[in-house]
Amino acid sequence: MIEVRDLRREFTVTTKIGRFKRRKHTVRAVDAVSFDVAAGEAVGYVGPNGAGKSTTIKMLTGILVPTSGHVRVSGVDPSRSRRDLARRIGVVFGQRSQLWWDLPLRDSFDLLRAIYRVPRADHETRLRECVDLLELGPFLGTPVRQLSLGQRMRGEVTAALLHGPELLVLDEPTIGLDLESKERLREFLADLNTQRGTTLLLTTHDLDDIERLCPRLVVIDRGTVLADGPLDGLRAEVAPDRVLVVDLEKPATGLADLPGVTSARAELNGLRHHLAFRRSDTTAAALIAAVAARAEVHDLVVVEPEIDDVVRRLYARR
Ligand SMILES: Nc1ncnc2c1ncn2[C@@H]1O[C@H](COP(=O)(O)OP(=O)(O)OP(=O)(O)O)[C@@H](O)[C@H]1O
Repeated sequence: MIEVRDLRREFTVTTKIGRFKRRKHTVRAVDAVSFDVAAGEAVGYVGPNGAGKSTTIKMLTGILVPTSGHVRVSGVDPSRSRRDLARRIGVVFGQRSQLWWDLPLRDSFDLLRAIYRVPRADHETRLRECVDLLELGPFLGTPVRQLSLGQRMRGEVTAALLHGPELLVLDEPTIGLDLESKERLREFLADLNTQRGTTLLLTTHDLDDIERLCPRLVVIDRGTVLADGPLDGLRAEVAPDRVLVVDLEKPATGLADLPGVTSARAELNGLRHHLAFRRSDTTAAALIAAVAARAEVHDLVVVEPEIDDVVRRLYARR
């Protein structure tokens, strides 16, 4: 669905030096990036500020022409076949709107139907579905400028899907949304991917979006790909420690010596123990059994490394 090989994009920027002098230099925003996205995948494209995410997305959607390299999206070269591409993919930019600001939401959808020449019956079916699932009914008659951010984002996603794209590219789709709106949108996008098979590529700084939506992560920093793989694989690679948190009936000591424990911390006067262990050294079951042989266990939970921690460690690898 997406094929990116050795993709580069440079910008020439002018900086002021002294009162009158200016110097030109080249910023390499995207530098030899390669990755593929297969049909039906949901991939998170993440990186710190200025990493090159938006520049990549702009090249994938035909807004920017690459300096060099190869890009094919949905079978076409984006910058050469922008119109053709627009019929095949949907794009949502969290910070920009594709809706008509002064028109009621419904009129924007009608205009998009005309622009993409979508058969009326298909349009009606898709619109009805989005309106139901995203609960847009009460706002269809409201001018876009009067919608809340959450309502507008649901409108943006609907607008991007009305022509039935096989790929949806989202740049920061949940930015600025409250928790409930984020969750509603994530649920909708997850169903779109798993039930309908729509391919998703999304950039986000909210790693809960990734946790919820994207089994695979491409991590970029300073224009180059730092890591690409399943979230679970990256977690095991860079943050291999899991933590068993046990609450005991009576205080105990010495649990740090149990086989497989890499570090330990006790609190509540020895009633609660945090025991870090490595998947490759022991299993949660074996460690729990070892704890239970030493003390009476009241409650327990196994904590996986947070996705934020995984990504922070990936950035730190540089
Ligand atoms: N039009 C432009 N002219 C000059 N430099 C640019 C331009 N667009 C992007 N850049 C530079 O390219 C680099 C990558 O920017 P980009 O917007 O792709 O990053 P990003 O990963 O999307 O960041 P953020 O998370 O902050 O949105 C940055 O150093 C940025 O300043």
